[in-house]
Amino acid sequence: MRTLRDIDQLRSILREHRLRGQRIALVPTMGNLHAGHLALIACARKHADIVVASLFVNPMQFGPGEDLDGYPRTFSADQTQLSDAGCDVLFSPTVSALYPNGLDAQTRVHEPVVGEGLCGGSRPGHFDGVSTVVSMLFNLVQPDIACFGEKDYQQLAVIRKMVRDLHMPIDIIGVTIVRADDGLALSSRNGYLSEQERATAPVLYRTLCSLRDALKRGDPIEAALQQGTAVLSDAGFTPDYLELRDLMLGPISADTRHAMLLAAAKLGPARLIDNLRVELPASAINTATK
Ligand SMILES: Nc1ncnc2c1ncn2[C@@H]1O[C@H](COP(=O)(O)OP(=O)(O)OP(=O)(O)O)[C@@H](O)[C@H]1O
Ligand SMILES: CC(C)(CO)[C@@H](O)C(=O)[O-]
Ligand code: BAL
Repeated sequence: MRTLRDIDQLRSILREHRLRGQRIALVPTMGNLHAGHLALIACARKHADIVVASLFVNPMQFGPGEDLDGYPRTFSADQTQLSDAGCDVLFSPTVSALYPNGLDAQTRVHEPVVGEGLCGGSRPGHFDGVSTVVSMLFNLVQPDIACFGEKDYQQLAVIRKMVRDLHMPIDIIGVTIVRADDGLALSSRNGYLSEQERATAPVLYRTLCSLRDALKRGDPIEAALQQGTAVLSDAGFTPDYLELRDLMLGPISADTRHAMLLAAAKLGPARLIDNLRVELPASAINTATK
């Protein structure tokens, strides 16, 4: 595996692969890799000849007071894991290489619909930061495909929309959430949890599962969501949102059959997110707007 920090070097190496007709896949990450990231690499390997992973803790997507400085940085271990997983190129630029004029002078990409509400509501500017850096990475790597995790479901939806809106010729592939044995979605931020908080954390997924079952049975939606929020609070979380949306993250309507439950909640120092697909029964017609 080649590890590159330099943009020109990245471009020249990838140009050669492209000239040979090889398909290129990109897996963008912020490092501190776990089995969730490795599932993205495996997916990329399946779909392309050359797998490029980027590792960049993007300051533009962190709000004031968020964990930019404390975000776990484990470069050597990440490098080993990527190499073992069959990644061909690791691109890890510096902040000044990607933002030579600083963040304030940087042109930004703003997707105005899908990124509203949910994490976009609680983290203002977050998805502009994500869309901007992902656009840059797409321009630098010019991949045929790019893989993103469904754990960050809204991020995946924003990127799909951005690629469509800007006519970027890239297939975006969503990868199923990788979970620990107790159901907790793997996430770098799980490392912030104390032993006791880690024992509580799977309540988030279990709550989504109970809600899914209740909604499938036709329980009234608003009451079920309120009950789920109460369960999270009682377990020690500070819920940020717990919502039911359609698969494109629009509001559900009487016709919605396939929906997503999406949640974010703070537990101690960590803000955890998770989501689960729900199939709504026809009887939800009467309860969708209650
Ligand atoms: N458990 C998981 N299953 C599948 N994909 C995942 C999982 N965790 C992260 N990813 C995906 O890996 C990519 C890089 O994410 P990132 O480096 O931010 O990791 P993370 O563990 O999500 O970190 P954070 O704690 O910051 O959310 C994203 O596309 C993300 O959706
Ligand atoms: C896509 C991404 C690498 C952009 O910085 C980041 O938001 C992430 O790790 O999910
Ligand atoms: N995995 C999403 C990156 C972030 O929370 O900033």
